[in-house]
Amino acid sequence: MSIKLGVPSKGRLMEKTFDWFATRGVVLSRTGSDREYAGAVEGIDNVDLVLLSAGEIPRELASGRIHLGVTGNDLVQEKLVQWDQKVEPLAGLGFGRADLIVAVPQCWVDVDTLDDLDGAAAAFRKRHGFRMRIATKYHRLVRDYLRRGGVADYQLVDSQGATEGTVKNLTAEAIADITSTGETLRANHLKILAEDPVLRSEATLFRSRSAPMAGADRDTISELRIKLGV
Ligand SMILES: Nc1ncnc2c1ncn2[C@@H]1O[C@H](COP(=O)(O)OP(=O)(O)OP(=O)(O)O)[C@@H](O)[C@H]1O
Ligand SMILES: O=P(O)(O)OC[C@H]1O[C@H](OP(=O)(O)OP(=O)(O)O)[C@H](O)[C@@H]1O
Repeated sequence: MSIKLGVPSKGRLMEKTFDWFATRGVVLSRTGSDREYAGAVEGIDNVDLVLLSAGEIPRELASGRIHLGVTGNDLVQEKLVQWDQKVEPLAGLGFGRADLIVAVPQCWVDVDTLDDLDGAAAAFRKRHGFRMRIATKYHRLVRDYLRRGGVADYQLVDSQGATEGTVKNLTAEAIADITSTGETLRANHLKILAEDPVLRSEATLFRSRSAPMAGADRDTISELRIKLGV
């Protein structure tokens, strides 16, 4: 038997994940051609590498198809209901840091807080006859955050990418998205509300609470955790 370790298959998270493991003596690599999603693990026996989209890793952990997985905690908390019953965070990896924030047009000079947003949303509905649209792909996290913040008169519209562009394109009045440098927000004339972000995210190593394990697999996970120091 072997345990399955899921890591992002491309982009910023993949390279940094490989570096993080290599520093701790576990060498992960992609094998085959550039386009083939196959991988290898050196430095420990009985661990299989599974290359997956960062967005799919939460579901694979929850279903127990992988034992360990690296992805952003934003994706885990958005995609898994009662996430902490399904996965256990073992360690923040110190990269892939980003804040999930709510932003409005810079020209909305009277809107700086969630309270202001609630007022603006009510006025918007009165004036336009429909609810203010907030574009996001983080539906669950944003809905909870706005409810706790007392914002009522809005609707979420789905945006799976280029979310900051929805305001300019007139498909939304405000957005909720991940930001790290803030450049995309500034380039699109948006400003972040004053409160704490919806969530602060970083790449995190998670353990599935449901992946089936024989005794030897438990030993492999213990050995790996000792090597990684988590
Ligand atoms: N500047 C950033 N923009 C977007 N995501 C970021 C940024 N910084 C860190 N992240 C994190 O990276 C993760 C998303 O990674 P990535 O964009 O590779 O995933 P994805 O778009 O779901 O990938 P895929 O298209 O393969 O599903 C999230 O956890 C997110 O918080
Ligand atoms: O604060 P910044 O450093 O400017 O980064 C934030 C941007 O990066 C991400 O987009 P990504 O590149 O993943 O594209 P997408 O959202 O269109 O998928 C995110 O959705 C923001 O648009």
